[in-house]
Amino acid sequence: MTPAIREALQFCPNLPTLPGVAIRIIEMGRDPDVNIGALAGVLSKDPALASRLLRVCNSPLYAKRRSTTNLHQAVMLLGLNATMTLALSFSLSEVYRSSNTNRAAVDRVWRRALISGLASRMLGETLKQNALDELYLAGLLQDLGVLALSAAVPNRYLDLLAGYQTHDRFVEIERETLGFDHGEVGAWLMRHWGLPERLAVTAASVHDPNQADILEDARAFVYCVSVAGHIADGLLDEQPQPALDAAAAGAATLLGLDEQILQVLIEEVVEGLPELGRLFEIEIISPNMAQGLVDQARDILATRNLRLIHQVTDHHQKVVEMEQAAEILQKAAIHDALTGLHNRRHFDEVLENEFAQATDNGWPLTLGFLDLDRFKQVNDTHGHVVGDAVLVKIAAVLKRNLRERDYIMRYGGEEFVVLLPGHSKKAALKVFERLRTAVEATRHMSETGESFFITTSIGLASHMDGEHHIQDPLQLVRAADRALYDAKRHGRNCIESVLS
Ligand SMILES: Nc1nc2c(ncn2[C@@H]2O[C@H](COP(=O)(O)OP(=O)(O)OP(=O)(O)O)[C@@H](O)[C@H]2O)c(=O)[nH]1
Repeated sequence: MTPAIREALQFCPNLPTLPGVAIRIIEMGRDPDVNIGALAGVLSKDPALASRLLRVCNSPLYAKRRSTTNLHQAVMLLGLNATMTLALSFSLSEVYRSSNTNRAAVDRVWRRALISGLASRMLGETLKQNALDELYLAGLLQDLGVLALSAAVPNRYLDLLAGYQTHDRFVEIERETLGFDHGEVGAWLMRHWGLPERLAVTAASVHDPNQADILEDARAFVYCVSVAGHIADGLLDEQPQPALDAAAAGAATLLGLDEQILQVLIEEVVEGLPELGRLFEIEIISPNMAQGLVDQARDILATRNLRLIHQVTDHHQKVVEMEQAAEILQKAAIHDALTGLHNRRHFDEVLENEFAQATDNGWPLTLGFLDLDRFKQVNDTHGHVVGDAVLVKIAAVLKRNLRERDYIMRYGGEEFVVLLPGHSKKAALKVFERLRTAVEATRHMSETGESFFITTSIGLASHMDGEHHIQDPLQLVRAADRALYDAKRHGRNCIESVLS
């Protein structure tokens, strides 16, 4: 919260206030020795509140065989906690009622609060939590900050409130515009009123229950209220799907409850709303719409799994496509597009690896460069397209004349490189001679149908050549390159080798 807003809250003359009797009740709540008689005494000071409490006791929620006619009996029947919670919630309804800001929006927030309170309590019951009355109150209070902000900064806040469509979007807008949301302000007001700290912490963290720094034992409490808020939105929003999705996701990840349990719970919440509405004298949801909302929620939750499966399948499909694209790119990165042979980049890696193995194991290794002779003439005479076709054909011929574990790569232009692991220079010479004659014997065709031939010069170098040992891959490359130069110098279409 910004200092300016804090100041506006502190000095706001219209800040929502609790009736005196509610303040007394809060004080009594802090007293471990509070007794029924004393509480009944305080409640009797507010006749409207007292009569509402009696109505609760005689409502189907609590009614026993005998009707309850006096406050003492009512407090006995409800228990201390429930009495205090109900008394506070009735006081709170007065706070909402007396708010003289945007009525429609405040009504919406109050209806959300009532549904959240009921749903929080029911979630707590499902999860066998013990502080059910407090959970109900926490649900009811979670949007109290809206009232406080409407009173403290009406000019700025009422414009925001006028645009209220869904709760989650509203929280986002608050954060974008004010830099904080009403949860924080609600927590401030609860502390100001002296309400139990757990209620304030819940309001402050309910919008981001995952990220909030909540003590371990308060987590389930906050999570129930957060999921309850989404349930309330699922029943109030015109487009309920996002809220119900959020409710289902929260129920599953935060509370470990599946869609079926959530659906039953929503039905129970909707069943309990008319009674709750009577107690608070407000129509929370129109009875005509109630069944439709339950059916809608059932459809959304039932198809949620299907939607999730589709999403996962789509996601999986995308991952597969990305992997395929990455594979294609990786292949392209080490292959020559024209001939399909590996390229120089791959050669560098292979040479490094084979050289290390040959050195470590004392194996022979021979490398040869093959450079087509007077290839420029081919291009000049027959054009580039025919030149390309020659390169493709020669690549295939070279490959065909080598073993599976020999390497052949296009080094660049009209130059190929062959690496023969396990071949001494003597053995390699035979292989290169075979390659040379195969190239020489290959017939090529011009675009006009004339056939022509091409030859290759070859320079080779061996890793161990008699007494001479080459120290690193680069030296081997340089030695083969020098040999190739010699072959060109000695008239082409021949093989030369050099000692290192
Ligand atoms: N068609 C085609 N030509 C290429 C390709 N890459 C390189 N060349 C050509 O290959 C020719 C190489 O010419 P030079 O380096 O002068 O060598 P050369 O004509 O083969 O003569 P020597 O090597 O001395 O026998 C150039 O004309 C390049 O344009 C290619 O991918 N396709």
